[in-house]
Amino acid sequence: MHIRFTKMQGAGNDFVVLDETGSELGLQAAHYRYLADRHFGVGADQILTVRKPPAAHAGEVDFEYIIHNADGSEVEQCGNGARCFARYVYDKGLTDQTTIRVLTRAGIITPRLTPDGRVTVNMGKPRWQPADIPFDPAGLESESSGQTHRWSLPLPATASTPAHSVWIVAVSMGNPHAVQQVASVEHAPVAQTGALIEHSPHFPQRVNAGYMEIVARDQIRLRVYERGAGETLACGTGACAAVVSGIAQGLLDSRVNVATRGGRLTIEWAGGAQHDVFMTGPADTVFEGHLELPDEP
Ligand SMILES: N[C@H](CCC[C@H](N)C(=O)O)C(=O)O
Repeated sequence: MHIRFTKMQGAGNDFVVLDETGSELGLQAAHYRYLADRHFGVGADQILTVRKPPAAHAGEVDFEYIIHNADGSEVEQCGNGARCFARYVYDKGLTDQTTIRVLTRAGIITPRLTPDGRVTVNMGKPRWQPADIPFDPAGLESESSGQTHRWSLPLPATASTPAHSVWIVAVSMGNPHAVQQVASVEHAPVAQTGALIEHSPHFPQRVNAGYMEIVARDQIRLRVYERGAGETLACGTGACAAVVSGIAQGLLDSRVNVATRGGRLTIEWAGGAQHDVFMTGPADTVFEGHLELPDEP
């Protein structure tokens, strides 16, 4: 099958964007893995698919936004991808609006192209209830921390690390996140523990593992080992999850600059159950391409 695609990146988190507003390609997980493969395919952390709204949401939203990780798994939300999605539909003339309503598996988000060339996205509200994450805290030691809890998450022994526990905050931005505070992101054991956290049995749908260094009340450094993709240069929902967990613990102010390995994001949240989280950052097109997609990759 011959397909066209657009390669994009937001703070170094990179994407293959597919336009299915005309007709659906009918791709399977193996096709998404092929497209994401950095040796045999195009290479990306996630594959983003643009669709017209389903009939049930006609008039309510402008587009539907489907997200697949590099491992082929479909997921609920992708923040950096949401900025690139908004950039894509505007630049391709699929809309003349600079603020759009986008349906995702996690609900409706609202990206807005800003005059400085960045994109601000209303990412909705954080979800803290374990069932909404989903997270199973059964048997875990916990301690209250400000307005939230930290949980002592056990990690198994590996060849390079003994069995130990890490204190995490569990929160959903539509997708699940386990955020821990570290003294230094540069020296954080992302390679050693990221996959152990991702596959913890306490997260039945796996989880994104965030490592947050608090520099000041309005500044953090962040690394994320992403579910289904491994460590990425930036994670938009991970930045939201880290900042709201810091705010809920009383450690951060309501507007935080997040330094990731791939670029800078700004996250704003006024706190409490009634306020949405806003993420601002870059969204850039790298190249356009086309390829013959194997039927059985
Ligand atoms: N790996 C994530 C999806 C992509 C999130 C990330 N790229 C972002 O910018 O939010 C998950 O499985 O929940």
